Amino acid sequence: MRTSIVRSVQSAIARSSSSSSRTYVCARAYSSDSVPERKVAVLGAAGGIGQPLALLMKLNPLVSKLSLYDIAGTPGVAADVSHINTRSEVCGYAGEEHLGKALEGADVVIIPAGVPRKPGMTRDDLFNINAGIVKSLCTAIAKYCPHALVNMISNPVNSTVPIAAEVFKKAGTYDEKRLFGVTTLDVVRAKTFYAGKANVNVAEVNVPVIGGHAGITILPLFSQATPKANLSDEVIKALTKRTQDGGTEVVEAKAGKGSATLSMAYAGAIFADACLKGLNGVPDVVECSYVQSNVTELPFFASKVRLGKNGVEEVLGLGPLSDYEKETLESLKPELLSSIEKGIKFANQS
Ligand SMILES: NC(=O)c1ccc[n+]([C@@H]2O[C@H](COP(=O)([O-])OP(=O)(O)OC[C@H]3O[C@@H](n4cnc5c(N)ncnc54)[C@H](O)[C@@H]3O)[C@@H](O)[C@H]2O)c1
Ligand SMILES: O=C(O)C[C@H](O)C(=O)O
Repeated sequence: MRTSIVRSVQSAIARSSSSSSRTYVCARAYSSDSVPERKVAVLGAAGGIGQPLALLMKLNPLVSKLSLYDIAGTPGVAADVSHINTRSEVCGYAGEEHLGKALEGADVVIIPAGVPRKPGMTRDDLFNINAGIVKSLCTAIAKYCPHALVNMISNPVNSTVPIAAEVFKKAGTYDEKRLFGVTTLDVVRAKTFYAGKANVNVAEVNVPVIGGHAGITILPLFSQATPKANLSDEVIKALTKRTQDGGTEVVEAKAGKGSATLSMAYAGAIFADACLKGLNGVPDVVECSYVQSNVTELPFFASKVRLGKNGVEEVLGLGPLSDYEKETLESLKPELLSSIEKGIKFANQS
């Protein structure tokens, strides 16, 4: 992903002298026969995450059609990114009446639609607004692109993924292999924080993050981190806490102006790229994601997942855990279960 973005930017700069201005909502750049056609839709594309995510997906050579949907503001975002001379055709759709067109034929749908936290709030405090948004967007997905891979970013992810599953079940379109809670930002953070303490090259670091995506439900497995480093128990605990509180760190620093957007767009682009690679048959594509799972007794759980032509090819096990990780895993289960149940209840009562 990183290499392909750099290549896209380099080739875009090399070709920049021939750009022309366009004012229409859909703009075609150029086609490529070497990789399959793939449509990616971003719902909430005019928002803090949506805009940089639109940029990063426009730089992805695996995307042939980029569909940007929001309740308002998307024609401008679409016109803007459409001038970037990369492969994809870009279309901007504003307003619910255009949602069907935005979704039709999508292979991957990324959902960063919904309100972000302010200081003092938990992700669960977003439930009342975002649950309804996710429910209506998933109802449309079931109708217009029931086979798409859905990348859920909207919080609280621990509940919005079960909501999406229930909506798809009711519509008769649920396929557990195609629904993903995006927890990549937790992995991105764990890698960055670990590299800083272990004094290793961050580009080489791998750290699985399991559980869910809120506070104590986020469990980075530093005992499995590579390259190996001899970190003390205190340092591991501090790294775990910082990863769990990474979102809050950004919310507080932004002081009322929202939550992580740029790092989330990066993480979302990494995960969508992995989904596209899996769909295209690239072997051994593995990312952590919050999916339907039987790795623990909880019905949804984040762990390493192998991606393939149908979405989830295999939910991988947790591997050996340290005593600290075993204890932390047990203590996160009640909160995660209650968030899952809250989502399921919401989807079935309203
Ligand atoms: N999974 C993660 O790791 C992670 C990380 C960061 C943020 N988030 C979550 O992502 C969500 C979006 O964050 P943001 O900073 O981009 O917020 P934002 O307010 O900047 O943008 C949200 C966008 O969603 C749009 N929207 C609202 N209702 C919609 C609907 N029904 N259909 C389509 N679009 C709609 C808004 O118009 C807005 O443009 C929040 O819930 C936030 O908590 C998740
Ligand atoms: O913390 C938040 O509210 C946003 C997001 O879930 C994050 O982890 O940054």
